[in-house]
Amino acid sequence: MAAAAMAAAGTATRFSFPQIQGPHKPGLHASAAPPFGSARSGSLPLFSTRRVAIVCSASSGVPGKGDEDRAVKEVERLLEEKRRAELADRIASGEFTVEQPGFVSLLRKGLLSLGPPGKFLDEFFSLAKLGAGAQRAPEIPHARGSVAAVGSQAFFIPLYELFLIYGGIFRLNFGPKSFLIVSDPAIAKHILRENSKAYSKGILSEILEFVMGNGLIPADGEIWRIRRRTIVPALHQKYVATMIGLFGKAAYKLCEKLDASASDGEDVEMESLFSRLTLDIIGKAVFNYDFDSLTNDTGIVEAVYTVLREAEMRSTSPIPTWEIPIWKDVSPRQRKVKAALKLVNNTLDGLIAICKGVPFRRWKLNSRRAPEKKEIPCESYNGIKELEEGAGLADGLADAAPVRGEARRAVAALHVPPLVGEVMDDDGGRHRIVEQEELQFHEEYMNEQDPSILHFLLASGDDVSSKQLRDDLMTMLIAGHETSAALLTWTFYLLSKEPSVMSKLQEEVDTVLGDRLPTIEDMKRLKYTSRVISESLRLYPQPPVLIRRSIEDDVLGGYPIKRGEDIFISVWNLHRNSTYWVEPEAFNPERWPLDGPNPNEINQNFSYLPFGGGPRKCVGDMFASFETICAVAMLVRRFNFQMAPGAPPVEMTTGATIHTTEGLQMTVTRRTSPLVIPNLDTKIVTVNGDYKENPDPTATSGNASEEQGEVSTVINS
Ligand code: HEM
Repeated sequence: MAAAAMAAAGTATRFSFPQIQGPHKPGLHASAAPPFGSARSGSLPLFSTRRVAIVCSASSGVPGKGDEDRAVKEVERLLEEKRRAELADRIASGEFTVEQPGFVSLLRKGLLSLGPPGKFLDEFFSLAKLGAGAQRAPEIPHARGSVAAVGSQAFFIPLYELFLIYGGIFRLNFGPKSFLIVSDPAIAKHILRENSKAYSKGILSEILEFVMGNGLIPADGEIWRIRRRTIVPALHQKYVATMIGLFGKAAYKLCEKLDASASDGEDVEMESLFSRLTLDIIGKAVFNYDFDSLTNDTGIVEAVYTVLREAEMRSTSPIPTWEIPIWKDVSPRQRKVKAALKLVNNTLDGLIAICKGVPFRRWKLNSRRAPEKKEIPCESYNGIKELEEGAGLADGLADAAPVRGEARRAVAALHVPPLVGEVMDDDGGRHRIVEQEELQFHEEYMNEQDPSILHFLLASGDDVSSKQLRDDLMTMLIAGHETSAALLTWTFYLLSKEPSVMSKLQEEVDTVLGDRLPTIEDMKRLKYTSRVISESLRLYPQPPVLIRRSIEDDVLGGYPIKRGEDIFISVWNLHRNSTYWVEPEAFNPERWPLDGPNPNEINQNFSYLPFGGGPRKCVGDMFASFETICAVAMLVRRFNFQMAPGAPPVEMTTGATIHTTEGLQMTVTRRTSPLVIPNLDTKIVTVNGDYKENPDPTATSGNASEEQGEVSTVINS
């Protein structure tokens, strides 16, 4: 989700990391296994013998320049290798290691200056430390960044380097601040799920307050609990099914745009197009507003981007200029931001007001009677009904839908989770499974003309203030926009580098989808497409780092920690850890068999966290998965994509998510000529009580009738 990365990037880059020279390419891989043992003992591993081998994962993709490209790549590879070896040596020299000035430290320094090989001394002193520390609690391995270059490099790259040296948990000091960097699945699981109550969003809330207020991402405690319970049901199965039509139509609009470029022979910058595509989708999906940014650059679109970029800037700026008195009021940039924020907020307020103007029938629940029904499970339709009867409201309710929303919350307030629309697995984890009763329940709040989340929240009797509602909408706008755009950007980058994956993908889409719009059933059939997306999220997790702060003392990886620790869980490191992944640097969707489950944090035991995990897992995971499957399928069916000749190298930088530094310039060529207009006239029908869009049977391809099943388990199986 965008915001977490934003704050992660921000906080990380406010301080600085070990200076790293040279280019930072995506697809880097350190072949050495992380030295957990030595790191945990608090000593340094044998750095001087360590050499981290780097390979670039892909060819340039520009046809006809093979030899030249290979030579350039080889030079880049050697430079990269040299750079990392230098970094490893600097870390080995103790440059980034915090040591208490004391006799042992002075003795070590003195001996080092006499010249004995560093590695023997390191071993000797680590043994000495172990002995001396036998009575003390173990100390987390400690590294610190030199206050040197942050530059434009993606901050998680140095974190990866340090992880290879220090292991699954280490401390990093930046000036007066100290952070724990976590790259171990078991520790991540503990923080996110097993003991999630002991952690808050910490600095994330501070950074995002100006734009998200008390929205779901930065919120903590009771506000978060209540808002999550209200919002999760809004992303129910029928809603996501309805959205499939929207995804297909929006993607088709992008196809039309690309078709024009293909005709003109113009290269296209795909990153900004994906950003516009996902903005248009999330605007409609969350508050039924058509930004139409793929065709227009209206004031509101510009304002949204101004606000988003400001959030990113704040998260990466070393000095919080926006807090400096007077300057914050006179700076042209800050004035522009204020004006943009005002416009966006006013627009959201207007949409809320319009939506509130819809005459929902509202019934008040006699909440004084609610305690008698304490034992009623909040997620049960029957439970709600019973409550209504108990509260004496069932009689004469021609349409009890609005009251159910209130009843649900009243009961929920008395009852412990699981959250509505989610169930706990044996292991205590949540899976979003919407049961049939739930489906009926949600259906009553659905509006064919306006299936947006805003409408659902109001229809279901959400009685929060307009400000809280606006915070939630703004949060979802940001969370659901940049993340999906970044995912599409890196997916197409990876596809352009692996023609064999692209061919297989196109084959699947041709067979399953042909020229019609995707339907909810296709989400289950487009298995390889779904694996491509999962693999892209593994290599380029959005966000690359999750942020937490301990609000209680705890023990992480055997090390006691105090409350108040700021923690970065590096998803980037987890996803590229060679202990858990074969050839972690390779873009290989085949690593997950098509007849197996879709990968998620549960079945990968927290070594894979594309949507986070535990109670704060992404609420839009299914939405985002289907959205990107639809977009990828629609695009690769109609076009071939290659890196544009002469395009700048694709390098990473961090904002809210992982961005490219100079865009993704691609040459797009038509596969079908002319562009086929898909059947836009899809209708929703009920099949076995399940909601599906009805494809034109004449346009349905060969194997479309196979595999009926529970859609909500497609992604979260
Ligand atoms: C590819 C797209 C997406 C990715 C990779 C993604 C990823 C994530 C991740 C990793 C988290 C957990 C953050 C943490 O634990 O600190 C998260 C949270 C969240 N996401 Fe997403 N997300 C995506 C799309 C969406 C969409 C489309 C929406 C809304 C429609 C959304 C709404 C949220 C919200 C509200 C949270 C906060 C949940 C909470 O704290 O209770 N996300 N997302």
